[in-house]
Amino acid sequence: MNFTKMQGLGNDFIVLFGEQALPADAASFAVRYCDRNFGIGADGVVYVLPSDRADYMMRIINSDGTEAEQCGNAIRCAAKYIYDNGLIDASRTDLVIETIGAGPQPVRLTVENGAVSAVRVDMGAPILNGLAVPTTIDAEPVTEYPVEAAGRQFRFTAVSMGNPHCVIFTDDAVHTNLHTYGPPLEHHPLFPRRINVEFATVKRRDFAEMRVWERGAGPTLACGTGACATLVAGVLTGRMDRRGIVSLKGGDLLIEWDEADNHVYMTGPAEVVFKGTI
Ligand SMILES: N[C@@H](CCC[C@H](N)C(=O)O)C(=O)O
Repeated sequence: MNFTKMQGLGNDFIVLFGEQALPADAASFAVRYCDRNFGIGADGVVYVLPSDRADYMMRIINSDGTEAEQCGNAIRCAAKYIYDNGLIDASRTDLVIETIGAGPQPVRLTVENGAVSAVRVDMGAPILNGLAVPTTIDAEPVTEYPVEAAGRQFRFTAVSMGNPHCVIFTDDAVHTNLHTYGPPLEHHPLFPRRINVEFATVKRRDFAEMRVWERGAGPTLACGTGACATLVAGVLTGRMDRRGIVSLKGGDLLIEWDEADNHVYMTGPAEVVFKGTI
């Protein structure tokens, strides 16, 4: 089976194409091959599959074997994979990729000298209803809600971008001990389907630093949906403007929350790391 190892800001994936590549036990496959010592090494496995509602469908299995509804960095990688492998006409720079959690999502490629240099994704409207995120909180939106983890009190804003996020604003996000606070928050009873956890520090109204503990993958270098959730939470809590950079350990994403259509737009890179056969 041929695979392509790809990354978006260091959030890395094993990308596989076609229904024949989807194993009966996709969970075990992800656990085995995402392992960084005994496998290929990745934060998740991405399947690019046929769709009857879009050009292609993308499914993402986290490195712990659980399936996520959506993945911002993976959808950019899937778009580049589709373009690079001639799976759409070479003249096209607009395509639509379906995800389980957010439905069909329009994607625009920037192509320079025949190579994809940036990918802009319409990530859809954020879900702000607490029960729909899901959390156990019957409110909309859920902002600055208290939660305790590892003996420390935090306040979070809940946002779903198809997958669930809790965004915590702190003074020093880049030095947060993710291994201490990430697991108890990911598994907190407030979050019935577990949750992705973002710690963010707003430096300016158009710039925030963010570090992430991902549901099913632990600390990753970047999270596209988490960056979208961070900007949305920044706007909801009066900290940020609707257009800004979310700076992650692996690099920067431009995030825009359009007032007119209520959609969140994410722009960033996608790269091939290497190709192989297993
Ligand atoms: N890294 C991703 C999100 C991947 C899925 C996530 N771990 C979840 O379980 O929801 C991104 O770039 O959005």
